[in-house]
Amino acid sequence: MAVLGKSTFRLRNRKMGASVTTGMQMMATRPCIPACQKLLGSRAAVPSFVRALSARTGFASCTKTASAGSFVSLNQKRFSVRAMSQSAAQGLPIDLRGKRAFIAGVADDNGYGWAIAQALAAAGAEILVGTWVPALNIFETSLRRGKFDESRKLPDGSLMEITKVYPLDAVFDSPDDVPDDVKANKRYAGSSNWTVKEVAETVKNDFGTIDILVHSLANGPEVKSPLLETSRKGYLAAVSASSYSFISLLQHFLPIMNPGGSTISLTYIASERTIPGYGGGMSSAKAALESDTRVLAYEAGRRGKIRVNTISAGPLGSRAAKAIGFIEKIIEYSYVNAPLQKELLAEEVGNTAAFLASPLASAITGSTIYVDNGLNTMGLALDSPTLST
Ligand SMILES: NC(=O)c1ccc[n+]([C@@H]2O[C@H](COP(=O)([O-])OP(=O)(O)OC[C@H]3O[C@@H](n4cnc5c(N)ncnc54)[C@H](O)[C@@H]3O)[C@@H](O)[C@H]2O)c1
Repeated sequence: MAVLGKSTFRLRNRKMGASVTTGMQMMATRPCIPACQKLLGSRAAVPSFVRALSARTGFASCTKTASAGSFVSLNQKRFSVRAMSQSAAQGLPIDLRGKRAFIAGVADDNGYGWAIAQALAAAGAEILVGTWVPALNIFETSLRRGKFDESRKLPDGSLMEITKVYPLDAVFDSPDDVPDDVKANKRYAGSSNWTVKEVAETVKNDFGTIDILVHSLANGPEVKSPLLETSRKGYLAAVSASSYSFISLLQHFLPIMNPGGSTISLTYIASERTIPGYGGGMSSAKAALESDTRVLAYEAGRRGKIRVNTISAGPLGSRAAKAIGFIEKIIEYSYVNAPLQKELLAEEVGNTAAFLASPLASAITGSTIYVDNGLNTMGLALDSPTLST
């Protein structure tokens, strides 16, 4: 019997009793076949000791890659892959293997949606994205042509796989809501089934269920207008695209979310502090989103054991943020005035989302989590000229 090292997982087949775990050590009874090592070892998510196990056990073929909770077939025998105790070498892992995420609001590699997709993928989740219909063509073409390959790189060197890209327009709940001018618009004509209801149905038909729902989208056509000069139409459009869209997504995806699932949206401090320039009802939309997070946490928690949280993210020079017009100044302001004087990386928001989606956050719901270098805690702008006089 060979000792394979400290373990967090084990391969187990009761009938054969081919491997056992004792305390923190993995023991195996068979010699090694490299075919298994090659297949299992090629998966980023497969922990190193499973690779070690595959290297040392005597199974001739693998028909499935391994993740916790899944099965592998070795030499035509079926083994479950079990999560065991934490290994000292791995620390406390964010483990999303076997989970499936739908991320609404990814249309390039600059925004928070992409960073969240990457973090979830790095933790082992399967990634589906919903892309705004007018941006779909350019996103899919860029993806296909390898334009995002550099940003697809995961910490282990492999590339993030997006299993499927769904066209989505989150301001329409069902086909009956779509006005004729949108139906006739050539940017929409090439796509189908992109209302929220249809997307949820298509995901159900394709995959059955999901575990993680991310809302990383916003739109306010009058964002550059002060609230006092915002039209009713502009205000309602901001709330429709940026807040109600989350309610609609949760309403339609909840029935296909596995119990214990997690949903995350993105909000901004303008919901609770005045940020002049973040207009058009966008501040109101974010306030609604945060309030809805609490109410939906209760409703979805009771109904489907689903957690609902929102991340209040600091400024990032995404495509949407650039449309506001002064994002570089806001980033600079944050750098100068936040408790942590460092660039805020999209990756830091992605990592928080991965934690919130994981079982490690199993008691966190209804919360607004700040990922902003601490800027929200400040009551004084240190770079104010007033302070230097
Ligand atoms: N960038 C920031 O400084 C910042 C700060 C805090 C919060 N946020 C929030 O983060 C989220 C993601 O924004 P981002 O800044 O990463 O920019 P982004 O441009 O990467 O993401 C916005 C996405 O929304 C999509 N979208 C717009 N209307 C849509 C619709 N009707 N249906 C479906 N998709 C639609 C766009 O195509 C785009 O992909 C937003 O909720 C935003 O308010 C951003």
